[in-house]
Amino acid sequence: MYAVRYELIKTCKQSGARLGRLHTPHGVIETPIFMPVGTQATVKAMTPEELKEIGSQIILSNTYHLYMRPGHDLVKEAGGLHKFMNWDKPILTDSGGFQVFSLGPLRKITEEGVNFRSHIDGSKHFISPEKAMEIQNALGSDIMMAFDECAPYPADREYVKNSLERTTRWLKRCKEAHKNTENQALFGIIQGGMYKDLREQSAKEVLAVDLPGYAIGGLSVGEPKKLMYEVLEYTTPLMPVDKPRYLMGVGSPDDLIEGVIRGVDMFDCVLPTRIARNGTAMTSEGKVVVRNAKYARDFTPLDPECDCYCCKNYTRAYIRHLVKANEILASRLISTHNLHFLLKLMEQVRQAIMEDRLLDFRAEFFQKYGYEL
Ligand SMILES: CCNc1nc2cc3[nH]c(NC)nc3cc2c(=O)[nH]1
Repeated sequence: MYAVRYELIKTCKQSGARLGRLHTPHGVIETPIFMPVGTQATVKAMTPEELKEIGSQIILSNTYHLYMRPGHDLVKEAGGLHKFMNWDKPILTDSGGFQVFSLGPLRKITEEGVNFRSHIDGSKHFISPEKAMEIQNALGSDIMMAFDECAPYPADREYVKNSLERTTRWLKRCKEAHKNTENQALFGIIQGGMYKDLREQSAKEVLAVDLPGYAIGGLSVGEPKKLMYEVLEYTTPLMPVDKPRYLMGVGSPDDLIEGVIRGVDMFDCVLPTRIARNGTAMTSEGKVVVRNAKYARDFTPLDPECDCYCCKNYTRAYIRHLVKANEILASRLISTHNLHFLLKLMEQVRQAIMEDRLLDFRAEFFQKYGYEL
């Protein structure tokens, strides 16, 4: 009945973390999963073949950006986003909500939707729940996100309450406007800021709208990590066990592990590719800022324990040279490594859940990576 169906395989005895499978029109996804972000129909500096090579199962693309350029009608004419970008595995598109809200003073929110000016040429635009559905239906993504408002942090109770109630009204309009329900799954988004009772209210209202999956929004917006973990602690238990839970915008190694322990199944984050473009690598011994002079004559790989294409063939000295010379290959090699690192981490997390030892895995990983528990 839904385009996307979640299968709960196992719950970790140590932590309550879940092992699952997400069946989509473009293939099955093993969860917990990290989704590389391909904002403008490309995961920056990576080809689809390279993404598959490192184990990417699903990627994310941004509705706001593709609506602005090249236009969702052009992508539709190309046969949809999968064809346009030559990616035949699952795609999740966001709804533009978060992007237009981060345009700050350039936007005006009304019950109808959001008026904003283009970040490209300043032209005036308007996105509503209906428009966000039209765009995502044109893109043809397997998973479409509802048009919501991500409340800023900090925000007072009154604002957060009004905002979550509008997000619920917008969700109903999204579901109403959603075409092609047999091939594209709509996920709802729970808001409520950092207020326990408002999270409960938003969860109740959003989960009352029957959908194949749900996201936890309004987090990773500048709040302290501990606060994010606390909100997760009391929000995921409100969510159905037989549907996927997607924590938006989260992706550092510790946040991924802590999120899985608190029952999250899906994550996305620009971090691995963004920090790669400014010369920082995630390695099993913590971050390596390869542009640093101390690596000038370091002829060892970025990460001695990594088996990715970058770590098998290049040294820190060479990659540092590429970064200093502003060579495109620097971004390509470090992005390859960082994405592989996170995808490998999620594979190890899935294995640890299978063996009921995720808390032990967290202790080992944190100790090596240099995190304090
Ligand atoms: C689908 C668009 N809606 C939507 N996207 C989001 C994207 C985020 N990205 C981050 N940190 C990087 N927090 C987020 C929250 C939301 C959120 O509450 N809503």
